[in-house]
Amino acid sequence: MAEKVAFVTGGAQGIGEAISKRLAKDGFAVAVVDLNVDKAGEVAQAIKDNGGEAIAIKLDVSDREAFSAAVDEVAEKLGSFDVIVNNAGLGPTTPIDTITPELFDKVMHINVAGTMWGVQAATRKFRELGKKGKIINAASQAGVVGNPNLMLYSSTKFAIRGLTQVAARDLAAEGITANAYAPGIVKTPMMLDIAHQVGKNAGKDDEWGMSTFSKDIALGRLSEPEDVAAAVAFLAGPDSNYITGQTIIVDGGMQFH
Ligand SMILES: NC(=O)C1=CN([C@@H]2O[C@H](COP(=O)(O)OP(=O)(O)OC[C@H]3O[C@@H](n4cnc5c(N)ncnc54)[C@H](O)[C@@H]3O)[C@@H](O)[C@H]2O)C=CC1
Ligand SMILES: CC(=O)C(C)=O
Repeated sequence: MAEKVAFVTGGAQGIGEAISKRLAKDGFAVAVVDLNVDKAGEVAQAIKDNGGEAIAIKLDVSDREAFSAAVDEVAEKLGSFDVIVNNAGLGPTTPIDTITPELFDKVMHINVAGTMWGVQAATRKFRELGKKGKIINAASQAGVVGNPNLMLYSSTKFAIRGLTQVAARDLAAEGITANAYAPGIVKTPMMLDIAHQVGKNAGKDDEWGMSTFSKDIALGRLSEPEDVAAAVAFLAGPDSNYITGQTIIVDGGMQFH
């Protein structure tokens, strides 16, 4: 059995898939956790085919009780619990007048509550096992600077940076760290959908929609999911032991702080 276990939500595709595969390569046994358990199973199988250890778990991160049970199941099946990556999220395109109470509740529940339940469940498990665990949450460049057309999404990502800072303060005395990663514009199904919606709303095509986000990337290219996974691997590993409460921006130089 691998010595360390990582629990990655939204692990079935996009950034979460790249994180799952990277952490497995770095020696973690990985729980690939997603609503879409079939796709999560394919990612887990690909990890195993490469000599790694992985299981797939079905979870809706907005369900607090189910989240807690999933953490117990993973610790039981993989024999430890060391790192949680709260990566799952929704990214709806929402010009101001399109936000309804129902959409607000849905996105807040998945992005913000789904991250908070992950922090709670992981903290409980770290305490039970006496672990100096690592909590790693998905923010976004859109959670550092408000992005046009993304009022609801940006709000959830600002909230995630805030709750990460509080977790870092609350858990530091126990040696548990909490950090966030803020990807820029990453080639995943979420970002392709946002580019499509923004283009469509402006009467333009997907490429135009993407260009509204990508024009300020200093490094001159969109991000691959693996660029983000590399930063998460650093946060999951021992080289980041003295870092807590931070948001690491992985955006190819869209913003400078
Ligand atoms: N793609 C991008 O450019 C950026 C993405 N991010 C963030 O990175 C994270 C991953 O994004 P992508 O890979 O692009 O997204 P994606 O939409 O391609 O994949 C998200 C995954 O999360 C799963 N998921 C959605 N709701 C869930 C729920 N309630 N419970 C469990 N799993 C659920 C989906 O099934 C899917 O497998 C998200 O938090 C996103 O907000 C942040 C900045 C930029
Ligand atoms: C989807 C996202 O997080 C963006 C555009 O930053």
